[in-house]
Amino acid sequence: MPGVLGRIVHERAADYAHADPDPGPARPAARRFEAALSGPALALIAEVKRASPSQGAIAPLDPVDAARAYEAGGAHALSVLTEPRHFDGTLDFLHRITAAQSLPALRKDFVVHAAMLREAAEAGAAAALLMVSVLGEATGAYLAVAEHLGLDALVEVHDEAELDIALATEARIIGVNNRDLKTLHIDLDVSPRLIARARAAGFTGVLVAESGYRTPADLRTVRGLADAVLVGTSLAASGDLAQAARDLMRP
Ligand SMILES: O=P(O)(O)OC[C@@H](O)[C@@H](O)c1c[nH]c2ccccc12
Repeated sequence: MPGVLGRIVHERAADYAHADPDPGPARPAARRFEAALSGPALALIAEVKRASPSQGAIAPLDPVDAARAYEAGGAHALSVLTEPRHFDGTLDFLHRITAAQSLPALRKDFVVHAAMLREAAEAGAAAALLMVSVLGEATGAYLAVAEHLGLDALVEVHDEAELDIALATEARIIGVNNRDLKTLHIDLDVSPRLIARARAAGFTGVLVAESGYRTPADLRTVRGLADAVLVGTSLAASGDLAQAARDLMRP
């Protein structure tokens, strides 16, 4: 696997190489993350993101303060980066955020091991990210583990081939990443194109447009098409997270 993505996946696989693959006890599906995105309006998933491979340091956010600010700004759900080397995240942020406020939270990481899903459930997450670019045909098996743990899964794709893999699984929430994680290049035309393709293929679940959104004008191409947008950098770097969330989502 080439580029930045390949490197991170390699590191995460090494981190969890000796972890216990037992997912632990079954939990009932609460579907809180899915429900939060299923309203009539375009929903906001606001991301607690302190750094990234493309930006370097973004802002030294206190995770709980950031989560509360996003909630005050009208976010419907949270995404919490837990990858330590490139995104300055930690699983502890997820624990602290879910203990401190009530929005459903997604574990945003490069899931390569069932233990990462068990950890997400134990940290109070409502959902976890599953990337088809990382898991390929194993995506369905990871979805089954998430389902066992009562977690919603955001199944992420970036091109037609990945979308077709996602559509062949039991995925109920599909996210389209505008960012190519191999090159870090952003193209805001990717989400409308693949979301339209998913709908044309008969997908009736939740569709999320991800990455690169900075202004209300940027959202025009996905309004009326996507159920939700996932936004990190532009909010996290704004200095006033609540106001930035309100300003971005103003119709
Ligand atoms: O910061 P942005 O451009 O608003 O993007 C947020 C989110 O979509 C991005 O962080 C992301 C999408 N998919 C990922 C997979 C792994 C790490 C990060 C991501």
